[in-house]
Amino acid sequence: MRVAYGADDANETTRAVQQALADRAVEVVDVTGDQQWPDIGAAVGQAVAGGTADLGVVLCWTGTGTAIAANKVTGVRAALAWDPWIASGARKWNDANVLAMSLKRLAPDVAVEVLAAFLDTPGPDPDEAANIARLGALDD
Ligand SMILES: O=C(CO)[C@H](O)[C@H](O)COP(=O)(O)O
Repeated sequence: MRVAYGADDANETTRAVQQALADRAVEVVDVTGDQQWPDIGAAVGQAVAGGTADLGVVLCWTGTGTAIAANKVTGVRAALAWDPWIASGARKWNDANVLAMSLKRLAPDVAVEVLAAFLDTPGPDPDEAANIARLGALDD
Protein backbone atom coordinates (compact mmCIF):
# COMPACT_ATOMS: atom_id res chain seq x y z
CA MET A 1 0.00 0.00 0.00
CA ARG A 2 1.17 3.54 -0.77
CA VAL A 3 0.11 6.31 1.60
CA ALA A 4 0.46 10.00 0.77
CA TYR A 5 1.24 12.08 3.87
CA GLY A 6 1.26 15.80 4.49
CA ALA A 7 1.19 18.13 7.49
CA ASP A 8 1.58 21.89 7.79
CA ASP A 9 3.29 21.74 11.17
CA ALA A 10 5.33 19.27 13.20
CA ASN A 11 4.81 18.19 16.78
CA GLU A 12 4.60 15.01 18.87
CA THR A 13 1.39 13.99 17.12
CA THR A 14 2.74 14.33 13.58
CA ARG A 15 5.95 12.57 14.60
CA ALA A 16 3.93 9.69 16.10
CA VAL A 17 1.88 9.39 12.92
CA GLN A 18 5.02 9.42 10.75
CA GLN A 19 6.62 6.77 12.97
CA ALA A 20 3.47 4.63 12.81
CA LEU A 21 3.54 4.86 9.01
CA ALA A 22 7.25 3.98 8.95
CA ASP A 23 6.56 0.95 11.17
CA ARG A 24 4.03 -0.39 8.68
CA ALA A 25 4.71 -2.17 5.42
CA VAL A 26 3.53 0.84 3.47
CA GLU A 27 5.31 3.09 1.02
CA VAL A 28 4.99 6.68 2.24
CA VAL A 29 4.72 9.49 -0.29
CA ASP A 30 5.53 12.54 1.84
CA VAL A 31 4.35 15.74 0.15
CA THR A 32 5.31 17.92 3.09
CA GLY A 33 7.44 20.87 2.08
CA ASP A 34 7.47 24.56 2.76
CA GLN A 35 3.80 24.82 1.89
CA GLN A 36 0.62 26.12 3.42
CA TRP A 37 -2.28 23.89 4.42
CA PRO A 38 -4.31 24.37 1.21
CA ASP A 39 -1.34 23.22 -0.87
CA ILE A 40 -0.62 20.25 1.38
CA GLY A 41 -4.23 19.08 1.33
CA ALA A 42 -4.36 19.48 -2.43
CA ALA A 43 -1.03 17.68 -2.94
CA VAL A 44 -2.17 14.66 -0.91
CA GLY A 45 -5.51 14.70 -2.71
CA GLN A 46 -3.79 14.81 -6.08
CA ALA A 47 -1.50 11.94 -5.12
CA VAL A 48 -4.53 9.79 -4.24
CA ALA A 49 -6.71 10.86 -7.15
CA GLY A 50 -3.78 10.53 -9.56
CA GLY A 51 -2.92 7.03 -8.39
CA THR A 52 0.49 7.82 -6.90
CA ALA A 53 -0.96 6.74 -3.55
CA ASP A 54 -3.77 4.41 -2.50
CA LEU A 55 -4.75 6.42 0.57
CA GLY A 56 -3.82 9.77 2.04
CA VAL A 57 -3.26 11.23 5.50
CA VAL A 58 -3.32 14.96 6.20
CA LEU A 59 -2.83 16.89 9.40
CA CYS A 60 -3.10 20.56 10.20
CA TRP A 61 -3.94 22.42 13.41
CA THR A 62 -7.65 21.65 13.06
CA GLY A 63 -7.53 19.00 10.35
CA THR A 64 -10.35 20.86 8.64
CA GLY A 65 -8.34 23.03 6.24
CA THR A 66 -6.33 20.19 4.77
CA ALA A 67 -9.51 18.09 4.57
CA ILE A 68 -11.34 20.83 2.68
CA ALA A 69 -8.39 21.32 0.30
CA ALA A 70 -8.09 17.59 -0.36
CA ASN A 71 -11.82 17.38 -1.03
CA LYS A 72 -11.47 20.01 -3.77
CA VAL A 73 -9.65 17.38 -5.84
CA THR A 74 -12.02 15.33 -7.98
CA GLY A 75 -12.27 11.77 -6.73
CA VAL A 76 -11.12 12.55 -3.20
CA ARG A 77 -13.25 11.66 -0.20
CA ALA A 78 -11.40 13.15 2.77
CA ALA A 79 -12.82 12.56 6.24
CA LEU A 80 -11.92 14.34 9.45
CA ALA A 81 -11.66 11.75 12.21
CA TRP A 82 -10.92 12.07 15.91
CA ASP A 83 -11.45 8.53 17.13
CA PRO A 84 -11.04 5.05 15.66
CA TRP A 85 -14.78 4.45 15.20
CA ILE A 86 -15.13 7.57 13.05
CA ALA A 87 -12.08 6.57 11.01
CA SER A 88 -13.21 3.02 10.35
CA GLY A 89 -16.75 4.21 9.63
CA ALA A 90 -15.40 6.66 7.09
CA ARG A 91 -13.71 3.76 5.28
CA LYS A 92 -16.68 1.37 5.57
CA TRP A 93 -19.57 3.68 4.84
CA ASN A 94 -18.02 6.58 2.91
CA ASP A 95 -15.11 4.87 1.12
CA ALA A 96 -12.96 7.70 2.45
CA ASN A 97 -9.60 7.74 0.74
CA VAL A 98 -7.97 10.53 2.76
CA LEU A 99 -7.85 10.71 6.57
CA ALA A 100 -7.66 14.17 8.10
CA MET A 101 -6.69 14.74 11.72
CA SER A 102 -6.06 17.68 14.02
CA LEU A 103 -2.44 17.79 15.07
CA LYS A 104 -3.42 20.09 17.97
CA ARG A 105 -6.33 18.16 19.46
CA LEU A 106 -5.34 14.52 19.02
CA ALA A 107 -2.81 13.12 21.46
CA PRO A 108 -0.07 11.11 19.73
CA ASP A 109 -1.42 7.73 20.89
CA VAL A 110 -4.95 8.60 19.79
CA ALA A 111 -3.76 9.80 16.38
CA VAL A 112 -1.91 6.50 15.92
CA GLU A 113 -5.06 4.54 16.87
CA VAL A 114 -7.14 6.61 14.44
CA LEU A 115 -4.57 6.04 11.70
CA ALA A 116 -4.56 2.28 12.35
CA ALA A 117 -8.35 2.10 12.24
CA PHE A 118 -8.34 3.96 8.93
CA LEU A 119 -5.62 1.89 7.28
CA ASP A 120 -6.82 -1.47 8.62
CA THR A 121 -10.47 -1.11 7.68
CA PRO A 122 -11.23 -2.36 4.21
CA GLY A 123 -13.64 -0.17 2.35
CA PRO A 124 -16.34 0.16 1.43
CA ASP A 125 -19.21 -2.00 2.65
CA PRO A 126 -20.90 -3.35 -0.53
CA ASP A 127 -24.25 -2.13 0.84
CA GLU A 128 -22.92 1.41 0.46
CA ALA A 129 -21.99 1.08 -3.23
CA ALA A 130 -25.00 3.09 -4.41
CA ASN A 131 -24.30 5.87 -1.93
CA ILE A 132 -20.62 5.99 -2.92
CA ALA A 133 -21.74 6.24 -6.55
CA ARG A 134 -23.98 9.16 -5.55
CA LEU A 135 -20.93 10.88 -4.08
CA GLY A 136 -19.03 10.27 -7.30
CA ALA A 137 -21.87 11.81 -9.30
CA LEU A 138 -21.40 15.02 -7.29
CA ASP A 139 -17.91 15.30 -8.80
CA ASP A 140 -19.39 15.59 -12.30
O1 LIG B 1 -5.61 24.23 10.98
C1 LIG B 1 -5.23 24.83 10.02
C2 LIG B 1 -6.11 25.04 8.85
O2 LIG B 1 -7.37 24.46 9.04
C3 LIG B 1 -3.87 25.43 10.00
O3 LIG B 1 -2.94 24.50 10.45
C4 LIG B 1 -3.84 26.65 10.92
O4 LIG B 1 -4.79 27.59 10.46
C5 LIG B 1 -2.45 27.28 10.95
O5 LIG B 1 -2.09 27.66 9.67
P1 LIG B 1 -1.08 28.88 9.43
O6 LIG B 1 0.20 28.48 10.11
O7 LIG B 1 -0.97 28.96 7.94
O8 LIG B 1 -1.70 30.08 10.05
